[in-house]
Amino acid sequence: MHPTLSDLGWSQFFTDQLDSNEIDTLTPVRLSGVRRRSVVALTADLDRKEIALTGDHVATDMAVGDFALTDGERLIRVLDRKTVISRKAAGLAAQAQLIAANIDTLIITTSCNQDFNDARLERYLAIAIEAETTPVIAITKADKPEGLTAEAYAERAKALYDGADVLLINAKSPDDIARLEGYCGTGQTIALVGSSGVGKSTIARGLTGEDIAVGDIRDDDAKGRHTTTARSMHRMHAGGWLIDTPGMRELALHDASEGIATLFEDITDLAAQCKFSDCQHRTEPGCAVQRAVNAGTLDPERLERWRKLVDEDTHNSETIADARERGRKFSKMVKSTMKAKKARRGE
Ligand SMILES: Nc1nc2c(ncn2[C@@H]2O[C@H](COP(=O)(O)OP(=O)(O)OP(=O)(O)O)[C@@H](O)[C@H]2O)c(=O)[nH]1
Ligand SMILES: [Zn+2]
Repeated sequence: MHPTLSDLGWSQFFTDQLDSNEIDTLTPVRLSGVRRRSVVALTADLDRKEIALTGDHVATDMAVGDFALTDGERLIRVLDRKTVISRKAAGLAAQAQLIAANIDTLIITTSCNQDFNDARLERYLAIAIEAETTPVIAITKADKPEGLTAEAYAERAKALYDGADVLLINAKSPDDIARLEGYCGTGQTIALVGSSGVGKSTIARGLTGEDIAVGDIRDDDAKGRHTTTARSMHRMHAGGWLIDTPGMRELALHDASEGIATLFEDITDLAAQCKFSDCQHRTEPGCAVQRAVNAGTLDPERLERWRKLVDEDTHNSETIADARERGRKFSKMVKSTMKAKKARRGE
């Protein structure tokens, strides 16, 4: 069958953004790589084509997975995203860095061993919810659980968030990989996150038939930002796409306050009932959160994990806001210095 746009993950959501002129004259593509001055675009024929960035287009505004329109030579515009995952960029000029766009399902991967960690899973869940992707928790090494039974790990994962499917798998078993394929069909885009060694590459190999070695595609530019080369989108046997970029593996939490509020809806609701609106939920009178802890209906460890996540998010988000403010002040200072110079020269 001849490939069509839906093979790329295109849907009505994107068609709705085009006017009739654009439909007649431009071609939709999907970005499979973002370099400093060009992008690699996947066409509906599943060819990869490099397109130079011109005019106002800058690589930092684009992400792997984006849909864009081209006139064959140039990139005309990037379409609105269904979902986007971003992170705080490394370095002094903290800015949100786009990691990947239009991911439908984020497969949060952990194992039936000491890698399993409630706080880490909650961090990824908050990121997924914030990005508006659907989280799925895949717990690998179900064939050789350590410490607890595989089912006990699954129960712990289910208790974290009822909006996430939980799957126990042996990543090396084709039958178990097949159970993930429901998320991987034509029109679907997924990504895998999780610590080193949990089986992401093994799952990716099972879903695509390819060996995906992210280490090889790292391509840092002089400022320490990474750009990704062409091969960041991989076609899966089931028809969908797997996005894998270096940034995906180093996700940090930022600006995920809504994701955190949704994930910890019980605490968010309780906090709204506290006597003081700025209640820190420690020793204040009339604290509904502490009341729930004392009544045994809120796990104090869960409350502690929530605090840490909120702190991490606040810290990272502030760093970005501070950097923006510094940038603004600096350009204001430059402008007023220039003005003063001109005035002195009598211009
Ligand atoms: N028995 C068993 N072994 C597994 C399973 N999943 C992964 N492994 C093994 O665990 C090791 C690490 O798996 P990888 O797929 O390389 O892990 P990764 O998450 O890609 O690790 P990084 O590339 O470091 O991010 C490999 O030897 C796999 O064969 C599983 O479900 N069962
Ligand atoms: Zn309180």
